[in-house]
Amino acid sequence: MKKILFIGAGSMAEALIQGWIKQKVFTAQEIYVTNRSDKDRLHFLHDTYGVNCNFDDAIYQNADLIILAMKPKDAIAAMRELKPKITEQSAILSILAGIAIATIIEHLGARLVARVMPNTSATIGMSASGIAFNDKVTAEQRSTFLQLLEAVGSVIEVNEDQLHAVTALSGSGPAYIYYLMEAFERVGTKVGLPKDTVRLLMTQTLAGTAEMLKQSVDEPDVLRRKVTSPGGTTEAGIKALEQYHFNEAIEACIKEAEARSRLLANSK
Ligand SMILES: NC(=O)C1=CN([C@@H]2O[C@H](COP(=O)(O)OP(=O)(O)OC[C@H]3O[C@@H](n4cnc5c(N)ncnc54)[C@H](O)[C@@H]3O)[C@@H](O)[C@H]2O)C=CC1
Ligand SMILES: O=C(O)[C@@H]1CCC=N1
Repeated sequence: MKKILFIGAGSMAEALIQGWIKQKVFTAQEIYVTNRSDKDRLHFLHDTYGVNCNFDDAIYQNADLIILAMKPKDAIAAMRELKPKITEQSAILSILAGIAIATIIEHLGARLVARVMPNTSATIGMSASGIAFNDKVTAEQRSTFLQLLEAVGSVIEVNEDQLHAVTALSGSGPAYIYYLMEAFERVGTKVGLPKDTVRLLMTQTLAGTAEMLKQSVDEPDVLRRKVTSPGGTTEAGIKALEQYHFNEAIEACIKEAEARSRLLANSK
């Protein structure tokens, strides 16, 4: 029987809880969840998934894994509260954007820390996660952490500094794609299709395009040219994207997000 303790009960905690239960990595009885004060949220998680939200402090010492899942701005206060309850041997998995392993060790005294940047698609086993470890994590522990993340999608090991870029790309990435879908649906209805038809067409287009990129040996620009007939519709569409500075917008988006991750790291 394992004990997995979440500190923080928000969207990302819920995504991992759902993913791990669905993939049978942990049973609901093995998962313990706490947050700062929102008891309704804990009741919801208990009622929906069956996880433990009412437990005594012994769990903090006995937990096999403690997951830091609060907002970065709340991390220092949360770690101060947590420190007296855990041991130096506690294994910590942090999903916090921009909070360095060194900061976690400084405030928690824990030695064994993995930092992961998952995304909300962990809910359906489709997260794209980046992970970094501190040097106290053994090869065996690394492979356990990697298996946990592989159970809810794909995971790639990076050095800690690269986690800022991972956060800006795949951590925030689902939001960019949802934003894009909002725009497709808004405009799709303006050009004459019902919203649910646009949703069907464009979710399949996104899925098909992602699968083509995975399976094809061609680079994206080669695949793009295969869609773009001279004088055709795609060419007209891409020209409009260029006129509206699509590349600059994407560059600003990723750079701003990456810079924010660094800012969060430096403000601690
Ligand atoms: N939402 C996302 O797509 C992703 C979020 N993350 C990271 O996951 C973390 C959580 O994000 P969300 O789930 O979106 O946030 P959220 O705002 O939905 O949830 C945060 C939770 O932390 C709890 N909390 C705050 N202070 C606390 C304290 N002192 N002790 C215990 N619990 C405390 C809150 O009560 C709440 O349950 C953030 O650090 C974020 O950077 C990482 C990858 C993706
Ligand atoms: O917006 C955020 O700060 C978090 C990190 C990646 C996704 N959500």
